[in-house]
Amino acid sequence: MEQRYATSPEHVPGMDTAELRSRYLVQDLFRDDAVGAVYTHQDRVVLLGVSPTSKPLDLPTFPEIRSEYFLEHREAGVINVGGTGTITADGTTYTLTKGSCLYLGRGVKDVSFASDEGAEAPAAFYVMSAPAHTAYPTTLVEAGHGNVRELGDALTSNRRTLNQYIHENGVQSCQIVMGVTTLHPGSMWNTMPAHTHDRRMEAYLYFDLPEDARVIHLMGEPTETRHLVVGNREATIAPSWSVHSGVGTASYSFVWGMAGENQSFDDMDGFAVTDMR
Ligand SMILES: O=C[C@H](O)[C@@H](O)CC(=O)C(=O)O
Ligand SMILES: [Zn+2]
Repeated sequence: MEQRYATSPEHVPGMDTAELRSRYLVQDLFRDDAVGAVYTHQDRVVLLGVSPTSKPLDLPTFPEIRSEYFLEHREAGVINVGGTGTITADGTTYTLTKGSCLYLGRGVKDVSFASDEGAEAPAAFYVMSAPAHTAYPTTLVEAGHGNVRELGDALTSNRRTLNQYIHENGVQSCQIVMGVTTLHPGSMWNTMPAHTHDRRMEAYLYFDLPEDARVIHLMGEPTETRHLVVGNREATIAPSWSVHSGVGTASYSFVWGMAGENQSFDDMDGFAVTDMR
């Protein structure tokens, strides 16, 4: 599993494009018939991409987490960003259409992932995992359910629908707060005005972005921003001190996921666009 150690905001001004990308952009999570894995030491979150095409794939454990099985000391939120697929967790099978979410509680031993239609329409399971102190029930949320918030305005190109799946008033977890945001056609901006939350890190996985389109994702302290040029099914890692906001050259969706000190979605420190640099 790739290891990425935590960084401090004062490192950012000295980084060139390649270093920014190697630390904060995750490009190769999804490869056919493989499990891609990155251990970010930002709040000890592990990001996985599981792409079963010709055969089911088991959730492996990794030497870096010194656990008999992956969820021995962890929990995970999973969102399918591909064709319909199934997850079997200790004998129970859950069907995930595109955009659906499965919470896997601490202590679930055997997890396997499969695509309903194989290589024709492969599923692509994005997994965000964090350390967990207790076991909450494994729970499925169908795409479009959970708590739905309508945000932004077509006039400011940021009209979007936000679905909260794992959160304070929804599916319970130890740390993870997770959901999906979808831009309406013609709207391109997410999370503008931008914010930080020093209590939690946040990762975005962009999906349903056309192959020849890109998202210009802003990161860094609000008064010292940098950008990452992000393609389809690539993830960005925002440490607690970093803004995380993007504009696409086409409409897109993204999975957002957080872990850290609290689970309070609205505990954000907002910044006026005019104060950003
Ligand atoms: O802390 C919350 C996260 O940044 C996202 O949920 C924001 C988001 O999806 C959006 O504004 O579109
Ligand atoms: Zn945020």
